Amino acid sequence: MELEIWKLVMPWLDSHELGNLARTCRALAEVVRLLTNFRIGDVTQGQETMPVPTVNDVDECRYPHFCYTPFCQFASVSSRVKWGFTESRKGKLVEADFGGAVTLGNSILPGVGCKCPDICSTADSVSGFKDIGPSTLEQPKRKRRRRLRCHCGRLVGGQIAYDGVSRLRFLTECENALGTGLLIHPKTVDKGEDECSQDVDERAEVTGDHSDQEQAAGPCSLIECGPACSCCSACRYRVSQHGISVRLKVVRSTYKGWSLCASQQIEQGTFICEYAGELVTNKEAQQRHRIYDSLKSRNWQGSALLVLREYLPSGLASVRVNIDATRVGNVARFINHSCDGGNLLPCIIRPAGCPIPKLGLFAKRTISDGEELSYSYGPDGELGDDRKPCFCRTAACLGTLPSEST
Ligand SMILES: C[S@@+](CC[C@H](N)C(=O)[O-])C[C@H]1O[C@@H](n2cnc3c(N)ncnc32)[C@H](O)[C@@H]1O
Repeated sequence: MELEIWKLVMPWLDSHELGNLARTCRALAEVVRLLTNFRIGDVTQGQETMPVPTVNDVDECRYPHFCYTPFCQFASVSSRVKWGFTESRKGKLVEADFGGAVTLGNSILPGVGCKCPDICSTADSVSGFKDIGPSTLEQPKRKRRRRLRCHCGRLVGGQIAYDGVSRLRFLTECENALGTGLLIHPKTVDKGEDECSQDVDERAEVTGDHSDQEQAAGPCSLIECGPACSCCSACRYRVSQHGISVRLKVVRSTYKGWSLCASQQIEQGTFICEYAGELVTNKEAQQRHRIYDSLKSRNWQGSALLVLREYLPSGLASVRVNIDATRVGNVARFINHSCDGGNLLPCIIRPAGCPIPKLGLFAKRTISDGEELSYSYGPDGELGDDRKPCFCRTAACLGTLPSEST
Protein backbone atom coordinates (compact mmCIF):
# COMPACT_ATOMS: atom_id res chain seq x y z
CA MET A 1 0.00 0.00 0.00
CA GLU A 2 1.38 3.35 -1.00
CA LEU A 3 1.55 5.69 1.99
CA GLU A 4 0.71 9.27 1.04
CA ILE A 5 2.43 11.10 3.84
CA TRP A 6 1.11 14.52 2.90
CA LYS A 7 -2.44 13.31 3.55
CA LEU A 8 -1.40 12.27 7.04
CA VAL A 9 0.58 15.37 7.93
CA MET A 10 -0.71 18.38 6.02
CA PRO A 11 -4.33 18.44 7.27
CA TRP A 12 -2.93 19.08 10.76
CA LEU A 13 -0.91 22.15 9.77
CA ASP A 14 -2.32 25.63 10.39
CA SER A 15 -2.20 28.36 7.73
CA HIS A 16 1.06 29.83 9.10
CA GLU A 17 2.80 26.42 8.91
CA LEU A 18 1.41 25.78 5.44
CA GLY A 19 2.77 29.14 4.30
CA ASN A 20 6.22 28.27 5.71
CA LEU A 21 6.10 24.93 3.94
CA ALA A 22 5.23 26.57 0.62
CA ARG A 23 8.10 29.06 1.01
CA THR A 24 10.54 26.25 1.88
CA CYS A 25 9.44 24.27 -1.18
CA ARG A 26 9.88 27.32 -3.43
CA ALA A 27 13.35 27.96 -1.96
CA LEU A 28 14.32 24.31 -2.45
CA ALA A 29 13.06 24.41 -6.05
CA GLU A 30 15.25 27.47 -6.64
CA VAL A 31 18.30 25.72 -5.12
CA VAL A 32 17.67 22.70 -7.35
CA ARG A 33 17.38 24.99 -10.40
CA LEU A 34 20.66 26.76 -9.58
CA LEU A 35 22.48 23.49 -8.88
CA THR A 36 21.21 21.98 -12.14
CA ASN A 37 22.35 25.03 -14.13
CA PHE A 38 25.72 24.89 -12.36
CA ARG A 39 26.13 21.23 -13.33
CA ILE A 40 25.03 21.86 -16.94
CA GLY A 41 27.37 24.86 -17.21
CA ASP A 42 30.52 23.02 -16.19
CA VAL A 43 30.93 19.25 -15.70
CA THR A 44 34.32 19.94 -14.06
CA GLN A 45 32.63 21.89 -11.23
CA GLY A 46 35.26 24.60 -11.50
CA GLN A 47 38.16 22.17 -11.12
CA GLU A 48 39.71 22.94 -14.51
CA THR A 49 40.88 26.32 -15.74
CA MET A 50 38.15 26.34 -18.39
CA PRO A 51 34.50 25.30 -17.92
CA VAL A 52 33.29 22.29 -19.93
CA PRO A 53 29.53 22.75 -20.55
CA THR A 54 27.04 20.03 -21.51
CA VAL A 55 24.82 20.31 -24.59
CA ASN A 56 21.79 18.06 -25.08
CA ASP A 57 19.41 18.49 -28.00
CA VAL A 58 18.55 14.78 -28.04
CA ASP A 59 16.71 13.74 -24.87
CA GLU A 60 15.76 14.76 -21.33
CA CYS A 61 19.05 13.80 -19.63
CA ARG A 62 20.43 17.22 -18.62
CA TYR A 63 23.90 16.30 -17.34
CA PRO A 64 25.91 13.17 -16.53
CA HIS A 65 26.19 12.31 -12.85
CA PHE A 66 29.71 11.54 -11.65
CA CYS A 67 32.35 13.08 -9.41
CA TYR A 68 34.98 15.15 -11.18
CA THR A 69 38.68 14.67 -10.53
CA PRO A 70 41.40 16.29 -12.71
CA PHE A 71 43.99 13.67 -11.68
CA CYS A 72 43.97 9.99 -10.78
CA GLN A 73 43.26 9.17 -7.17
CA PHE A 74 42.96 6.05 -5.07
CA ALA A 75 39.56 4.38 -5.16
CA SER A 76 36.98 5.63 -2.73
CA VAL A 77 35.24 3.02 -0.62
CA SER A 78 31.94 4.83 -0.53
CA SER A 79 29.41 4.09 -3.25
CA ARG A 80 28.13 7.67 -3.05
CA VAL A 81 30.47 10.55 -3.76
CA LYS A 82 29.57 14.19 -3.28
CA TRP A 83 30.07 16.46 -6.29
CA GLY A 84 33.35 18.33 -6.17
CA PHE A 85 34.43 16.42 -3.10
CA THR A 86 36.61 13.42 -2.55
CA GLU A 87 37.10 11.06 0.35
CA SER A 88 40.09 11.39 2.63
CA ARG A 89 41.94 8.26 3.65
CA LYS A 90 40.20 8.39 7.05
CA GLY A 91 36.81 8.21 5.33
CA LYS A 92 35.85 11.89 5.79
CA LEU A 93 34.61 13.93 2.85
CA VAL A 94 37.08 16.70 2.08
CA GLU A 95 37.12 19.25 -0.70
CA ALA A 96 38.96 17.82 -3.68
CA ASP A 97 42.58 18.95 -3.83
CA PHE A 98 44.42 17.48 -6.77
CA GLY A 99 47.25 19.95 -7.00
CA GLY A 100 49.84 17.64 -8.52
CA ALA A 101 50.76 14.38 -10.16
CA VAL A 102 49.82 11.05 -8.65
CA THR A 103 52.08 9.71 -5.97
CA LEU A 104 51.71 6.31 -4.38
CA GLY A 105 50.69 7.42 -0.89
CA ASN A 106 53.49 9.76 0.10
CA SER A 107 56.12 7.79 -1.77
CA ILE A 108 58.07 9.29 -4.62
CA LEU A 109 60.77 7.34 -6.41
CA PRO A 110 63.94 9.01 -5.07
CA GLY A 111 66.96 10.22 -7.04
CA VAL A 112 65.28 10.37 -10.42
CA GLY A 113 64.24 14.00 -10.68
CA CYS A 114 66.13 17.06 -11.86
CA LYS A 115 67.62 19.75 -9.64
CA CYS A 116 66.84 22.63 -11.98
CA PRO A 117 65.97 25.89 -10.26
CA ASP A 118 62.42 26.99 -11.11
CA ILE A 119 62.07 26.12 -14.80
CA CYS A 120 64.11 23.55 -16.79
CA SER A 121 66.12 24.97 -19.64
CA THR A 122 65.76 23.91 -23.26
CA ALA A 123 68.55 26.20 -24.43
CA ASP A 124 71.22 23.52 -23.99
CA SER A 125 71.69 20.53 -26.22
CA VAL A 126 73.56 17.29 -25.84
CA SER A 127 75.75 15.42 -28.26
CA GLY A 128 73.74 13.45 -30.74
CA PHE A 129 70.54 15.43 -30.23
CA LYS A 130 69.63 18.32 -32.45
CA ASP A 131 68.04 21.05 -30.43
CA ILE A 132 65.21 22.31 -32.59
CA GLY A 133 63.77 24.66 -29.98
CA PRO A 134 63.40 28.40 -30.42
CA SER A 135 66.95 29.31 -29.37
CA THR A 136 68.44 27.20 -32.18
CA LEU A 137 66.01 28.57 -34.72
CA GLU A 138 67.32 32.03 -33.96
CA GLN A 139 70.91 30.91 -34.74
CA PRO A 140 70.54 28.24 -37.46
CA LYS A 141 74.18 28.14 -38.51
CA ARG A 142 75.84 27.42 -35.17
CA LYS A 143 75.08 24.04 -33.64
CA ARG A 144 75.50 24.28 -29.90
CA ARG A 145 76.89 21.29 -27.99
CA ARG A 146 76.70 21.89 -24.30
CA ARG A 147 75.88 19.45 -21.55
CA LEU A 148 72.15 19.50 -20.79
CA ARG A 149 71.67 20.77 -17.24
CA CYS A 150 68.31 19.11 -16.67
CA HIS A 151 68.66 15.54 -15.33
CA CYS A 152 65.27 14.52 -16.79
CA GLY A 153 66.41 15.85 -20.17
CA ARG A 154 69.72 13.92 -19.97
CA LEU A 155 67.90 10.69 -19.10
CA VAL A 156 66.14 10.72 -22.45
CA GLY A 157 69.05 12.04 -24.52
CA GLY A 158 67.59 15.50 -24.70
CA GLN A 159 64.30 14.31 -26.07
CA ILE A 160 62.32 15.50 -23.12
CA ALA A 161 58.63 15.99 -23.67
CA TYR A 162 57.29 18.94 -25.62
CA ASP A 163 60.65 20.16 -26.83
CA GLY A 164 59.70 21.68 -30.16
CA VAL A 165 59.73 19.17 -33.00
CA SER A 166 60.79 16.29 -30.73
CA ARG A 167 57.21 16.25 -29.40
CA LEU A 168 55.82 15.55 -32.86
CA ARG A 169 58.56 12.96 -33.45
CA PHE A 170 57.59 11.24 -30.21
CA LEU A 171 53.90 11.29 -31.12
CA THR A 172 54.71 9.73 -34.49
CA GLU A 173 56.61 6.95 -32.71
CA CYS A 174 53.61 6.40 -30.44
CA GLU A 175 51.30 6.31 -33.43
CA ASN A 176 53.45 3.71 -35.18
CA ALA A 177 53.37 1.60 -32.02
CA LEU A 178 49.59 2.01 -31.82
CA GLY A 179 49.18 1.11 -35.47
CA THR A 180 50.48 -2.34 -34.64
CA GLY A 181 48.27 -2.52 -31.55
CA LEU A 182 51.28 -2.42 -29.27
CA LEU A 183 50.92 0.50 -26.95
CA ILE A 184 47.86 0.17 -24.77
CA HIS A 185 44.78 -1.93 -24.52
CA PRO A 186 42.04 0.17 -23.00
CA LYS A 187 39.08 -1.68 -21.56
CA THR A 188 40.71 -5.08 -21.49
CA VAL A 189 40.01 -6.59 -18.11
CA ASP A 190 40.72 -10.25 -17.47
CA LYS A 191 37.47 -11.26 -15.87
CA GLY A 192 38.39 -14.64 -14.51
CA GLU A 193 42.02 -14.32 -13.40
CA ASP A 194 42.60 -15.34 -9.78
CA GLU A 195 46.11 -14.12 -9.15
CA CYS A 196 45.39 -10.60 -10.04
CA SER A 197 46.46 -8.32 -7.25
CA GLN A 198 50.06 -7.84 -8.35
CA ASP A 199 50.85 -4.44 -9.75
CA VAL A 200 53.59 -5.89 -11.88
CA ASP A 201 51.84 -8.38 -14.08
CA GLU A 202 54.13 -11.25 -15.04
CA ARG A 203 51.46 -13.24 -16.85
CA ALA A 204 53.29 -13.26 -20.14
CA GLU A 205 56.28 -14.91 -18.54
CA VAL A 206 54.28 -17.34 -16.43
CA THR A 207 51.74 -18.49 -18.96
CA GLY A 208 53.67 -17.95 -22.16
CA ASP A 209 50.92 -15.69 -23.42
CA HIS A 210 52.34 -14.68 -26.79
CA SER A 211 49.95 -11.84 -27.42
CA ASP A 212 51.38 -10.06 -24.38
CA GLN A 213 54.96 -10.73 -25.45
CA GLU A 214 54.25 -9.19 -28.83
CA GLN A 215 52.96 -6.03 -27.16
CA ALA A 216 56.31 -5.59 -25.46
CA ALA A 217 57.85 -4.43 -28.72
CA GLY A 218 56.41 -0.96 -28.66
CA PRO A 219 56.04 0.73 -25.29
CA CYS A 220 56.51 4.49 -25.63
CA SER A 221 56.65 6.59 -22.49
CA LEU A 222 56.73 10.35 -22.46
CA ILE A 223 59.08 11.59 -19.73
CA GLU A 224 58.05 14.71 -17.85
CA CYS A 225 59.45 16.50 -14.84
CA GLY A 226 57.54 15.32 -11.81
CA PRO A 227 57.23 15.17 -8.04
CA ALA A 228 60.91 14.16 -7.64
CA CYS A 229 62.13 17.29 -9.45
CA SER A 230 63.04 20.57 -7.82
CA CYS A 231 61.75 22.69 -10.71
CA CYS A 232 58.52 24.55 -10.06
CA SER A 233 55.05 23.44 -11.11
CA ALA A 234 55.08 26.02 -13.93
CA CYS A 235 57.97 24.14 -15.62
CA ARG A 236 57.21 23.65 -19.33
CA TYR A 237 58.04 19.95 -19.04
CA ARG A 238 54.94 19.33 -16.95
CA VAL A 239 52.36 19.88 -19.68
CA SER A 240 50.12 16.99 -18.61
CA GLN A 241 50.04 18.32 -15.04
CA HIS A 242 48.30 21.61 -15.73
CA GLY A 243 44.89 20.22 -16.65
CA ILE A 244 42.88 21.09 -19.74
CA SER A 245 44.09 24.02 -21.85
CA VAL A 246 41.63 23.85 -24.76
CA ARG A 247 37.91 24.59 -24.93
CA LEU A 248 35.78 21.44 -24.85
CA LYS A 249 32.09 20.54 -24.46
CA VAL A 250 30.19 17.36 -23.57
CA VAL A 251 27.51 16.70 -26.17
CA ARG A 252 24.67 14.15 -26.01
CA SER A 253 24.39 11.95 -29.11
CA THR A 254 21.54 9.72 -30.20
CA TYR A 255 23.32 6.34 -30.14
CA LYS A 256 26.53 6.76 -28.12
CA GLY A 257 25.34 8.61 -25.02
CA TRP A 258 27.59 11.55 -24.10
CA SER A 259 30.59 12.44 -26.23
CA LEU A 260 33.47 14.91 -25.85
CA CYS A 261 33.77 17.56 -28.58
CA ALA A 262 36.15 20.39 -29.36
CA SER A 263 34.81 23.91 -28.80
CA GLN A 264 37.66 25.53 -30.72
CA GLN A 265 40.19 24.52 -33.36
CA ILE A 266 42.92 22.37 -31.74
CA GLU A 267 46.40 22.19 -33.26
CA GLN A 268 48.15 18.87 -33.93
CA GLY A 269 50.20 17.61 -30.96
CA THR A 270 48.23 19.60 -28.36
CA PHE A 271 47.80 17.87 -25.02
CA ILE A 272 44.06 17.41 -24.47
CA CYS A 273 43.78 15.69 -21.09
CA GLU A 274 44.96 12.73 -19.10
CA TYR A 275 42.69 9.75 -18.46
CA ALA A 276 41.85 10.40 -14.82
CA GLY A 277 39.80 8.24 -12.50
CA GLU A 278 40.04 5.90 -9.55
CA LEU A 279 43.10 3.66 -9.35
CA VAL A 280 41.80 0.22 -8.46
CA THR A 281 43.46 -3.15 -7.84
CA ASN A 282 43.14 -5.87 -10.45
CA LYS A 283 40.66 -7.74 -8.26
CA GLU A 284 38.48 -4.64 -7.80
CA ALA A 285 38.69 -3.94 -11.55
CA GLN A 286 37.41 -7.43 -12.32
CA GLN A 287 34.55 -7.08 -9.84
CA ARG A 288 33.55 -3.69 -11.22
CA HIS A 289 33.82 -4.99 -14.78
CA ARG A 290 31.35 -7.77 -13.98
CA ILE A 291 28.91 -5.19 -12.52
CA TYR A 292 29.24 -2.91 -15.56
CA ASP A 293 28.76 -5.93 -17.82
CA SER A 294 25.50 -6.81 -16.11
CA LEU A 295 24.25 -3.22 -16.60
CA LYS A 296 25.06 -3.36 -20.31
CA SER A 297 21.82 -5.17 -21.09
CA ARG A 298 19.91 -2.15 -19.69
CA ASN A 299 21.43 0.05 -22.37
CA TRP A 300 23.72 1.75 -19.84
CA GLN A 301 26.45 3.82 -21.51
CA GLY A 302 28.58 4.80 -18.57
CA SER A 303 31.38 2.21 -18.15
CA ALA A 304 34.78 3.92 -18.35
CA LEU A 305 37.18 1.33 -16.93
CA LEU A 306 40.55 1.32 -18.67
CA VAL A 307 43.56 -0.96 -18.24
CA LEU A 308 46.95 0.55 -18.99
CA ARG A 309 49.98 -1.72 -19.38
CA GLU A 310 53.47 -0.28 -19.47
CA TYR A 311 55.91 -2.99 -20.52
CA LEU A 312 59.25 -3.30 -18.77
CA PRO A 313 62.36 -3.33 -21.00
CA SER A 314 62.58 -7.17 -20.79
CA GLY A 315 59.20 -7.34 -22.47
CA LEU A 316 58.22 -10.19 -20.18
CA ALA A 317 56.48 -8.19 -17.49
CA SER A 318 54.35 -5.09 -17.41
CA VAL A 319 53.18 -2.53 -14.94
CA ARG A 320 49.42 -2.73 -15.03
CA VAL A 321 47.28 0.20 -13.92
CA ASN A 322 43.48 0.01 -13.75
CA ILE A 323 41.84 3.44 -14.07
CA ASP A 324 38.10 3.52 -13.50
CA ALA A 325 36.57 6.86 -14.50
CA THR A 326 33.00 5.61 -14.21
CA ARG A 327 32.07 7.15 -10.82
CA VAL A 328 35.04 9.45 -10.36
CA GLY A 329 36.82 10.75 -13.44
CA ASN A 330 37.55 13.67 -15.74
CA VAL A 331 36.42 14.66 -19.25
CA ALA A 332 38.31 11.69 -20.78
CA ARG A 333 35.47 9.44 -19.56
CA PHE A 334 33.28 10.93 -22.33
CA ILE A 335 35.59 10.08 -25.22
CA ASN A 336 33.99 7.51 -27.48
CA HIS A 337 35.60 4.78 -29.59
CA SER A 338 36.37 5.11 -33.28
CA CYS A 339 37.35 2.08 -35.35
CA ASP A 340 39.66 4.20 -37.56
CA GLY A 341 41.73 5.29 -34.55
CA GLY A 342 39.99 8.66 -34.22
CA ASN A 343 41.71 12.02 -33.89
CA LEU A 344 43.42 11.46 -30.53
CA LEU A 345 46.63 9.66 -29.70
CA PRO A 346 46.94 7.95 -26.31
CA CYS A 347 50.49 8.02 -24.87
CA ILE A 348 51.91 6.72 -21.62
CA ILE A 349 53.30 9.59 -19.53
CA ARG A 350 55.74 9.10 -16.70
CA PRO A 351 56.49 12.16 -14.56
CA ALA A 352 59.92 11.77 -12.90
CA GLY A 353 59.58 10.16 -9.50
CA CYS A 354 56.00 9.08 -10.03
CA PRO A 355 55.71 5.30 -9.60
CA ILE A 356 52.45 5.10 -11.56
CA PRO A 357 52.36 5.74 -15.31
CA LYS A 358 49.57 7.95 -16.63
CA LEU A 359 47.69 7.94 -19.91
CA GLY A 360 47.74 11.22 -21.82
CA LEU A 361 45.62 12.04 -24.88
CA PHE A 362 47.07 14.29 -27.61
CA ALA A 363 45.62 15.70 -30.84
CA LYS A 364 46.82 13.40 -33.64
CA ARG A 365 46.01 16.05 -36.24
CA THR A 366 44.39 19.46 -36.37
CA ILE A 367 40.89 19.12 -34.93
CA SER A 368 38.20 21.54 -36.03
CA ASP A 369 35.74 23.40 -33.82
CA GLY A 370 32.75 21.16 -33.00
CA GLU A 371 34.44 17.89 -34.03
CA GLU A 372 33.96 14.90 -31.74
CA LEU A 373 37.13 13.63 -30.04
CA SER A 374 37.75 9.89 -30.28
CA TYR A 375 40.41 7.20 -30.17
CA SER A 376 40.45 3.46 -30.64
CA TYR A 377 39.56 1.47 -27.52
CA GLY A 378 41.92 -1.26 -28.68
CA PRO A 379 42.36 -3.98 -31.26
CA ASP A 380 39.37 -6.09 -32.07
CA GLY A 381 39.20 -9.11 -29.76
CA GLU A 382 37.31 -12.35 -30.16
CA LEU A 383 33.77 -12.09 -31.41
CA GLY A 384 31.07 -12.66 -28.80
CA ASP A 385 27.30 -12.47 -28.59
CA ASP A 386 27.35 -9.68 -26.02
CA ARG A 387 29.36 -7.21 -28.11
CA LYS A 388 27.91 -3.70 -28.23
CA PRO A 389 27.17 -2.19 -31.64
CA CYS A 390 29.57 0.53 -32.73
CA PHE A 391 28.23 3.82 -34.09
CA CYS A 392 31.52 5.49 -34.97
CA ARG A 393 30.23 5.84 -38.55
CA THR A 394 33.71 5.70 -40.09
CA ALA A 395 34.61 3.78 -43.25
CA ALA A 396 36.74 1.45 -41.08
CA CYS A 397 33.84 0.61 -38.71
CA LEU A 398 33.81 -3.06 -37.71
CA GLY A 399 30.19 -2.89 -36.53
CA THR A 400 30.88 -3.68 -32.87
CA LEU A 401 32.96 -2.13 -30.09
CA PRO A 402 36.26 -3.86 -29.28
CA SER A 403 35.87 -6.80 -26.93
CA GLU A 404 36.14 -5.79 -23.28
CA SER A 405 37.18 -9.24 -22.09
CA THR A 406 40.31 -10.19 -24.00
C1 LIG B 1 34.11 5.63 -21.87
S1 LIG B 1 32.43 5.62 -22.16
C2 LIG B 1 32.25 6.93 -23.30
C3 LIG B 1 31.18 7.91 -22.85
C4 LIG B 1 29.79 7.40 -22.96
N1 LIG B 1 29.30 7.58 -24.31
C5 LIG B 1 28.86 8.05 -21.95
O1 LIG B 1 27.74 8.41 -22.30
O2 LIG B 1 29.24 8.18 -20.78
C6 LIG B 1 32.32 4.15 -23.14
C7 LIG B 1 30.91 3.77 -23.52
O3 LIG B 1 30.41 4.68 -24.50
C8 LIG B 1 29.70 3.98 -25.50
N2 LIG B 1 30.43 4.10 -26.77
C9 LIG B 1 31.69 4.52 -26.94
N3 LIG B 1 32.03 4.54 -28.23
C10 LIG B 1 30.98 4.09 -28.91
C11 LIG B 1 30.72 3.84 -30.29
N4 LIG B 1 31.63 4.08 -31.24
N5 LIG B 1 29.51 3.35 -30.63
C12 LIG B 1 28.57 3.10 -29.69
N6 LIG B 1 28.75 3.31 -28.37
C13 LIG B 1 29.93 3.81 -27.98
C14 LIG B 1 29.66 2.53 -25.06
O4 LIG B 1 28.47 2.35 -24.33
C15 LIG B 1 30.86 2.41 -24.16
O5 LIG B 1 30.72 1.37 -23.21
